[in-house]
Amino acid sequence: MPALMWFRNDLRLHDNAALTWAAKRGPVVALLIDEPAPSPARPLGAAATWWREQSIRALAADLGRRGVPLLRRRGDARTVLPELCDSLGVDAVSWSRRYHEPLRDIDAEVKATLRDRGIDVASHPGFTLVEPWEVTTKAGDPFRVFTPFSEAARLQVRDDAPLPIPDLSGADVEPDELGEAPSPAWATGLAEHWAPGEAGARKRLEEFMGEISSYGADRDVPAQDATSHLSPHLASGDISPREIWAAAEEALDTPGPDGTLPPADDVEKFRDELLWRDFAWHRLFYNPELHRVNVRRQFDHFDWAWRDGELAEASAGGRDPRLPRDSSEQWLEHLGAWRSGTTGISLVDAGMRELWHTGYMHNRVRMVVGSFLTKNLGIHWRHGEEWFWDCLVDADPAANAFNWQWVAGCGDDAAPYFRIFNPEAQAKRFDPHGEYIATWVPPLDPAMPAEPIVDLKHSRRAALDAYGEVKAHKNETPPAGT
Ligand SMILES: Cc1cc2nc3c(=O)[nH]c(=O)nc-3n(C[C@H](O)[C@H](O)[C@H](O)COP(=O)(O)OP(=O)(O)OC[C@H]3O[C@@H](n4cnc5c(N)ncnc54)[C@H](O)[C@@H]3O)c2cc1C
Repeated sequence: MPALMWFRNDLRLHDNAALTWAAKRGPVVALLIDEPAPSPARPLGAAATWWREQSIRALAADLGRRGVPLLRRRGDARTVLPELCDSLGVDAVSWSRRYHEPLRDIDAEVKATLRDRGIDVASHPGFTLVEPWEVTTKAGDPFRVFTPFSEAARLQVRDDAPLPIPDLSGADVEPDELGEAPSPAWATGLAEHWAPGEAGARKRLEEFMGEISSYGADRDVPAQDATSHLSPHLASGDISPREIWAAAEEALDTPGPDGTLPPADDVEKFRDELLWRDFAWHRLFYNPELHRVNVRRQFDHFDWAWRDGELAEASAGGRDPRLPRDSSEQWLEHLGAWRSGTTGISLVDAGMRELWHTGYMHNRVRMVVGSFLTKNLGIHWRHGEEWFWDCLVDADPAANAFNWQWVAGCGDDAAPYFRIFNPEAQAKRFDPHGEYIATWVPPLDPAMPAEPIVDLKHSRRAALDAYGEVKAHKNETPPAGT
């Protein structure tokens, strides 16, 4: 009897425990479901959808070469799966676990329904290094601070070798025609910069491991290509984090192009970043509303400029069009200038243009544009989070929300609110020769305003004054599970 492998955020054949399990059960049918997103989960943003569609085609081709048919269905998994299992006569179903609360509930319901019908169902880890509930404080509570989390998590990352591609045989079922991946006009820059899919991820990993020795020194310099650029591959599951972790271990014993071994500190720094991803998922697991609720509730009293549904109004709910807005409300004009990279502050504009063009922004610059939006412009972090959600190829429900709250000062283990990045000082320090800025902002760009839209000094002062009022609410109750 055929076994059904339900692919979700694990669009790969290597190190996929769910697929390996299904392959042992019999001829495999692969399945994708385009599900409605139950709140508080959201539909993927535009750039991440572009990525996913490409990855799906790469997966379909890899499966097709091994004779495994891929089916694609639309609807609620709670109805789609039992019906499909009936019609195909499936007796085993497998998937990799997901950790956002509404999706977990759906998976639990599907599992119960299928088991009631006598079907063997198995779910597997694979999206994080350690599962969110596996790491706890000595008292058995979740962590709220990164360093102790990472120390505990490191000890729990499994060190057995990542799984190879299993021996696959396909069930005798006609695959669905997927057609060309939709590629909207704005995706040209994305296509120039990225190779979504498992093969692209593995190539990127190999290249990066050859250069890992410059990670520690150069990872904060946006003009250097010193970071892995693996984030969008991780978000769609083109590669498993454990595979990356294991490759880093191997790199410790592999001489680089100059014949020397990479310094252990660089490798461990890189692994720390992978653990930040796990930490964000740990926090989202216990706080499913992370993208809309301030973790530190005292910030509910902060007078950030905010309008519910603004992105939907401004851009028909999606990435197009990204235009500055004429508005009677100044903050909306500022928000438009921020999105379109026309604030007159070079590093901010360069970052926002990199994002628009490539679907990616260097981490250092993400922090700078986030601080500028939430502090200098006084605009709610949720407007920034929404824009990133739509524009980033690596948009991730945990990492995006977690980091926006971190930048805004209201999150777990966050940068203190009063740490306001000065974009000019940051540019001097991390882009001293202006190479990054010059890549994205031409010197006499007619789109640039004659003057920056805000004065950095005055807006900083105003932000600090506003914060003074929030401090009075320090002892408010945090949300459940935190
Ligand atoms: C405001 C803001 C929003 C962000 N939104 C996202 C997002 O939606 N998706 C996303 O993957 N990352 C997000 N990040 C984190 C970080 O910027 C990216 O993970 C990183 O830039 C990806 O580039 P890289 O793969 O070359 O990273 P590397 O430096 O090579 O790091 C390796 C991996 O570690 C993980 N990682 C690194 N930094 C972080 C971090 N701060 N938090 C969580 N994981 C991290 C990523 O998976 C990354 O691929 C955000 C950061 C900020 C400040």
